[in-house]
Amino acid sequence: MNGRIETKERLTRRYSSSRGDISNDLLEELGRSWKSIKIDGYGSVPKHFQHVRKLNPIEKKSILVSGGAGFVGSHLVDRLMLMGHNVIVVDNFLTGSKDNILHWMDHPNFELLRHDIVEPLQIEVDYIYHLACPASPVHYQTNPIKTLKTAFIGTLNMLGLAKRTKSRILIASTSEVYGDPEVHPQKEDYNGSVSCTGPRACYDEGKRAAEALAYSFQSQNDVDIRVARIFNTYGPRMKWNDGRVVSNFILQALRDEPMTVYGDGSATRSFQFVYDLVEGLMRLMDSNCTEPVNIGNPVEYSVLELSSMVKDTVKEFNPSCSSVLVFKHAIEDDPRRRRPDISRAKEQLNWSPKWSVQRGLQLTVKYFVSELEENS
Ligand SMILES: O=C(O)[C@H]1O[C@H](OP(=O)(O)OP(=O)(O)OC[C@H]2O[C@@H](n3ccc(=O)[nH]c3=O)[C@H](O)[C@@H]2O)[C@H](O)[C@@H](O)[C@@H]1O
Repeated sequence: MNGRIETKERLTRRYSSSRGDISNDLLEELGRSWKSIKIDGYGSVPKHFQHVRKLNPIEKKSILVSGGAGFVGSHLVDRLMLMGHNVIVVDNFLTGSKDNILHWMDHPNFELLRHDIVEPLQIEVDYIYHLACPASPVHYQTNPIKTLKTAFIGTLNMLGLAKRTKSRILIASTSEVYGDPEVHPQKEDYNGSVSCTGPRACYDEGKRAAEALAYSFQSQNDVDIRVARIFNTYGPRMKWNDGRVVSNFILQALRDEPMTVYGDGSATRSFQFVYDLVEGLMRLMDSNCTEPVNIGNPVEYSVLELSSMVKDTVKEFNPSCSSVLVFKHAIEDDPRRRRPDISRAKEQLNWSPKWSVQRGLQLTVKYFVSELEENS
């Protein structure tokens, strides 16, 4: 075979082998370095970028991250940038924020498009991470029709782009496709127990439709898809008004306000640190696994247990923290328990979470402490 002709398989191998190991220290340093930048409005940009790898033109890929200015997307962008790829962020800033990607602005490998994926997009790319969609129940229920449009039409547009450009696309699905599960823990072959009329339907059914679209593009048009079912994720860059339990508890404890528990606090979740998720997403993209894969931390805690872990961690920063619990009405359709079976991710991606909740909480609390200091 002519040595200069690259098959898709070889190109994929080259992409995989270029991932390498990027240490957590480096990622933390990245977080700190942009924090130390004094931003004059949005007019000024970092003078010095974090060092990125130099890849040759065959190794260097154009990678689109929809929702790349969001909480999860921006951490993924950091990893892809450090690896030396060209990264194109597409975001409508509904829940994403420029702050999350400010440290890459004007870097020659980085491009930001303010664009709503509900509208078609014509660009050339090699890989697509499709993450764009509000994920916090507070956000996705604020405008449920928009959430459904993003989940369905947005995914349709991204799959159409993947079809035209013959790029591999990873769809960010969710543990919410299992609804309020009757099977525990949840394996990928469980079809779920989802309400199509309740307040969470816009997100749950939207994501189920997104998965159905992906598999239809695979069977009808041979599109190269990957599907990640993401379980509860937390970490630095969660928004103050995110509304999810980890950020709510941390902010409430740091401000010595009561921590709001919906219901009796016995609902369970499995909390994964965002660095683990990003590693899982990248491994899935690199893999040959086209079935849906759960990406989550299988260690399960009740909301009450989480509240005391958060309080203990906040006390490391503020020993006088005396935040108490306040019990509020249970949320309609709130899943009572959730825990991923991650056998498939272990077998197919050789992936399992590395961050304990205690360690992840320390880093997240540290982030919110610095946010509070900067904004006080
Ligand atoms: O964090 C995530 O990644 C997931 O968050 C949400 O799912 P949910 O599990 O409902 O997330 P939270 O809003 O953080 O709620 C978790 C539990 O804590 C409770 N909660 C939440 C907030 C609060 O202040 N107090 C409180 O007790 C909720 O009632 C629920 O039982 C989204 O729907 C998922 O798509 C997303 O993947």
